Amino acid sequence: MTTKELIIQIKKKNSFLCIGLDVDLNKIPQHLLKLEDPIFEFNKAIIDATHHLCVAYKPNIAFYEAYGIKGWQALEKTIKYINKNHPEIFTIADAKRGDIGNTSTMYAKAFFEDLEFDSITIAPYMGKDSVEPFLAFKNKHTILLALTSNQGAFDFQTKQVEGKELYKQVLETSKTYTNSENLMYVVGATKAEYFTEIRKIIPNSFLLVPGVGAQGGNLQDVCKYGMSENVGLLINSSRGIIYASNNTDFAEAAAKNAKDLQQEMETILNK
Ligand SMILES: O=C(O)c1cc(=O)[nH]c(=O)n1[C@@H]1O[C@H](COP(=O)(O)O)[C@@H](O)[C@H]1O
Repeated sequence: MTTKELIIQIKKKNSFLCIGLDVDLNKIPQHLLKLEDPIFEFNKAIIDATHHLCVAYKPNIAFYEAYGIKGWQALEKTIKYINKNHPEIFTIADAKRGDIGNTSTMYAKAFFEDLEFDSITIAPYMGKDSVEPFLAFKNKHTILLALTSNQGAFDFQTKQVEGKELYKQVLETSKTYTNSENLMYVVGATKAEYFTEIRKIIPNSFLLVPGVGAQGGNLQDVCKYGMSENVGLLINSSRGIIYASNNTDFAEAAAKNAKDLQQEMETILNK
């Protein structure tokens, strides 16, 4: 999917919501555990109930890898289900990969070609030759970790390197990479006060913003400081939406929480 197509969807749906499909078998409704593929059935119900309210889905790969081959099969079924039934939805493989060049190429093939995700999250720590193999794929997006939502972000990301915080070095250096137009960045919703500075370096790039809901980030603050001319934000909520209820009404409850966020977004967009 192109960035232009993503922007069209945001305007059409009045939403820049990304729903995180972080499926934990200990948290999903117990009646699903009797089914052959509880992870996929849970995702399918959530997708059926929420696809009109969001523009992106983000399965975090750890939640699938944790269940071995069955988890990977559920991931494959989930992405195929989205691509077949809702091809207008932007998909993010939250895999946080990145390695020496030839290994990165294989990661890129796994997520862009085999699974057909639109994008993948990547750690920038190994630098240019670990990121560029992902950028080489046309109409696919590489979402680089810039300033993450967790407390550990302060261990390295905000430390000064040659007179500048490391996350700013990541933003600036990555702009020089070949095919850098395929870059997006992760900035945590819990770091709203940093968005003004970030927008000075990357005024138009899309930002994936996790951390609203369960981690306490504030949607209004993120939008106030982080929104660009073309919106430029994908706000993710995982647990705050998909675990709204662990009863038989779980999909409706998820849709209600997704709608609350979507309506807040609609108000902001129409201001
Ligand atoms: O790359 C991410 O999506 C990510 C980056 C970050 O800085 N913080 C962060 O929470 N995430 C992911 O975003 C999701 C947040 O989930 P909730 O806190 O349940 O909404 C999880 O899948 C995290 O792994």
